[in-house]
Amino acid sequence: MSKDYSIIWETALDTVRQEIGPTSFEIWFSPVTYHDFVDNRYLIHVPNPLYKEWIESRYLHILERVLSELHREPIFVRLVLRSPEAVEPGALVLNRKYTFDTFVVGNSNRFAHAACYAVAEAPSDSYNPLFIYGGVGLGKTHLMQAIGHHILRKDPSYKIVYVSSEQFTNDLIDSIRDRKTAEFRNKYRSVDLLLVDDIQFVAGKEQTQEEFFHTFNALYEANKQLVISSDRPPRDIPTLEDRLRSRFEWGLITDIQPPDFETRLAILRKKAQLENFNVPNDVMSYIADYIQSNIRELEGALIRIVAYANISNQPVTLELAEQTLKDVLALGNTRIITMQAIKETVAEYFGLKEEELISKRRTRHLVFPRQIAMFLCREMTPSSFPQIGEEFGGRDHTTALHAYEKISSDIQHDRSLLKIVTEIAKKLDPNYVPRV
Ligand SMILES: Nc1ncnc2c1ncn2[C@@H]1O[C@H](COP(=O)(O)OP(=O)(O)OP(=O)(O)O)[C@@H](O)[C@H]1O
Repeated sequence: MSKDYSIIWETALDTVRQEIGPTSFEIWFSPVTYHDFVDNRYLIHVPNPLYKEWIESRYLHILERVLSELHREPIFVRLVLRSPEAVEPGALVLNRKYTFDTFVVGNSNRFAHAACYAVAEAPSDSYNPLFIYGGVGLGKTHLMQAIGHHILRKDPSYKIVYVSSEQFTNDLIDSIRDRKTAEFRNKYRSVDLLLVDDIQFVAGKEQTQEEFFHTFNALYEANKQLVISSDRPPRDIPTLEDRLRSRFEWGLITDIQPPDFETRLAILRKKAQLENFNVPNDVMSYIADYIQSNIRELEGALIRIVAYANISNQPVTLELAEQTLKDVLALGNTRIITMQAIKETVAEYFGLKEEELISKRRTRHLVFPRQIAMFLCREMTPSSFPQIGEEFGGRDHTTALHAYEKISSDIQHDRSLLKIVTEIAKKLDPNYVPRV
């Protein structure tokens, strides 16, 4: 059996995503594609020199380490510019796999699926805006993009923009820097359908919220469709302006819950069928039982098992699956959590810069994430309050103590706070269980 290096590449990306966090990963790795494997070297296509430079300077060593671990021998990565004609600047990039056909409907996502399908059948005529929320890796992006595919199949001239709120912010900042705000507005306000992913990252970004407010109004008044996703409902997004919050609540809000066992199994079967994987039923059941709350991880586990089988020229068996997933868990357990990792994770979660988190500024949108970060430092590392205070811009230990006491006490009765803290902690340690 010849090795399928593209699968191994995807497996490695799965680990890289966990290491560098979803936001950076989406920005830097979504346009990157596997090209070839020659002499222990992966040839990888990147869209332009910026990606090449950035990935080489920051992520190459991680990629090579992860791939070498998977192959169990030294592996190298070469980034190659994709030929210019393949790049369409500003083109709509939808993942071709994210269609309604490939989406498995179960109890956990039935309503969200129906709402998205209704919007895709009759945009601007059913629910506007449509707001989808749910935990990490549960299919929000998949459903949003399925709407785009469905509409484009019927009407290829339909103007659609799909953007993460992070990209929207970056676009806005670039347009201000290059004095091209008119072009920015034209791009976002002249579409028929705007899909905005992960809107929670606009929390605390005043100018982005302001701009998005006007974009929203312009589209809504022109009867254009908006679909927005988030990891939580509008009322739980901290520092979201009320006028945006209320607009998000004008249309339909629908959630996606973690899938039950049957749905997890059906998703694995679908994935195996789409990718032509030959995986026995007992292995599928084992994975579905083992990974319960994140479909990306569920798929990642399946790919990893197939990749291991592929690399070692073995058939996919229950024994091999157990061994592979045990290795993954063991790797996760040995990761040491540092205050630095906590600061980075909290900053990313709230869409802040790390410097803002440790700055002297005391505005609410900074104080709240800062207190959570200090709380987690105490909970998840052996650091003392004086050390935590020092780490957060040389603050006094009483500030760290106060932050810890405040979050510990609020979390007892504030469920949305508990959810936020748990979500962040789980990014650092998937096995984290809150002590309440
Ligand atoms: N019901 C489903 N049927 C088939 N595949 C699914 C389903 N739900 C999710 N997936 C797959 O799981 C993976 C993660 O989904 P997706 O990226 O849409 O999650 P998300 O909710 O947007 O995550 P995030 O919060 O990280 O943005 C994708 O590969 C997607 O195709």
